[in-house]
Amino acid sequence: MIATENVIASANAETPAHAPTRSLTDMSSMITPPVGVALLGATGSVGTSALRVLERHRERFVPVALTAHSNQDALQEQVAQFSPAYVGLVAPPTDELPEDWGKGRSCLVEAATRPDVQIVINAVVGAAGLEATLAALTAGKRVALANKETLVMAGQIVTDTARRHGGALVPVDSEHSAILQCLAGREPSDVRRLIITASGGPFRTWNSERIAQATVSDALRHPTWQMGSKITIDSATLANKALEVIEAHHLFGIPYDRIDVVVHPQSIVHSLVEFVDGSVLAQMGVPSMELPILYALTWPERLPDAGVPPFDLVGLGSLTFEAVRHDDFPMLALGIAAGRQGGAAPAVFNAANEVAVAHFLDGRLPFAGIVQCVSAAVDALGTMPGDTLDALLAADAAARDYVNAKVGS
Ligand SMILES: NC(=O)C1=CN([C@@H]2O[C@H](COP(=O)(O)OP(=O)(O)OC[C@H]3O[C@@H](n4cnc5c(N)ncnc54)[C@H](OP(=O)(O)O)[C@@H]3O)[C@@H](O)[C@H]2O)C=CC1
Ligand SMILES: CC(=O)[C@@H](O)[C@H](O)COP(=O)(O)O
Ligand SMILES: [Mn+2]
Repeated sequence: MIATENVIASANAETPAHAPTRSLTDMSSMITPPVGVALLGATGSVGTSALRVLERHRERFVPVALTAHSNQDALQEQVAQFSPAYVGLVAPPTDELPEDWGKGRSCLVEAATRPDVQIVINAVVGAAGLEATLAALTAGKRVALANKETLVMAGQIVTDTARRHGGALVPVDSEHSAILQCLAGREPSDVRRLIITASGGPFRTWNSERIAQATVSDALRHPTWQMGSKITIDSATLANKALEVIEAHHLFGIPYDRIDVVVHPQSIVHSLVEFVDGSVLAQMGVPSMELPILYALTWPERLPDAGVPPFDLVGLGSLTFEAVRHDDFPMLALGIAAGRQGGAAPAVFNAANEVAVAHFLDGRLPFAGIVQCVSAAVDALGTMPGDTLDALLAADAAARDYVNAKVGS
């Protein structure tokens, strides 16, 4: 089972996983403008990019719900600009919260399941986004998913939920948006493999001794993308690419042995699909998240948009490709192995990585300590049960405790 099947919601609960599912056109035709959008993680990197897209297409999309974690000032500014019907802050920094704002973890689900919301953009970072993804899909919404951790942690449960309840899962992650665009209209039997591109991160040309000494500011210097700190560190370790291979496996139903990663330092080719006849389609564009965000909102249609700089191949000069240096970036193989192992292993990989990255950012762990912690956690806990949501949440919690204990906090 390959291609776009898991991206599309099935029409009813009886539809088997491998059967043709409701078409994208059917899904989009159910969504007539103006479309109510809930934006979870509105104050982050993807969140603010999404608001720029929504602002440019005000006649078509209305941000009816905005949430953030604790950045009350930034959220307040967004509220003043967009006047959403619902505002939620997970962890208010003070008691001086406007009375009508939602607060606590439940505000993500409240925002995502409102009757006036048709599309939920999940731009929360980390496993904290999972509950709202599941709630939105259960309520039959389209989820424009940036929060890849959702699929790494519980990919089978998330895609089953989309299929069972008629919700739709559309990737925002640039590589997966590229694959979706390359696959469009192709039969699953036409596809040989997916090729996911990686920038290589800030340490692409560093040797292993130098990488081991990398500072936080070194690791936050991403060569091509402006992103939140967690994903920027994931790009430096290549954990991000492991998360993306697992994400692609679940979104497109492609076996791991038919998903490859290639380093492409310019981040212009966002990913490729090789077909059975040897022909390869690539999707290209300037490195701006506004492109995949808009596509996830309009899919399978395209809207005219002039929001990003023009694409100038001659100006770009050359596009280059390299093999991954697996010995110097062991996180990629570790994460893919956890994905292949299945069960709780990917959830353990994800949670251990989240906690290890937070310790690195806080100066409590050296850069090389991130992969050491994650590897030890997967060895210790990867065989925990992972067949239910409760089991996966238990594995996630155990991995967090394990890494915290190891780092000594
Ligand atoms: N940035 C990018 O270009 C890309 C990001 N992604 C993925 O998108 C997601 C978001 O990334 P990015 O925008 O960079 O991250 P940021 O750190 O910039 O933003 C995260 C957002 O989520 C909120 N948030 C943080 N923790 C919680 C929590 N526990 N509960 C609820 N909300 C929370 C933050 O609120 P507050 O501001 O109040 O802390 C903020 O609005 C990640 O999964 C990332 O992997 C995927 C592709 C590209
Ligand atoms: C923009 C986006 O989708 C990120 O996931 C990006 O791909 C990160 O860059 P790396 O290729 O360095 O991980
Ligand atoms: Mn990506």
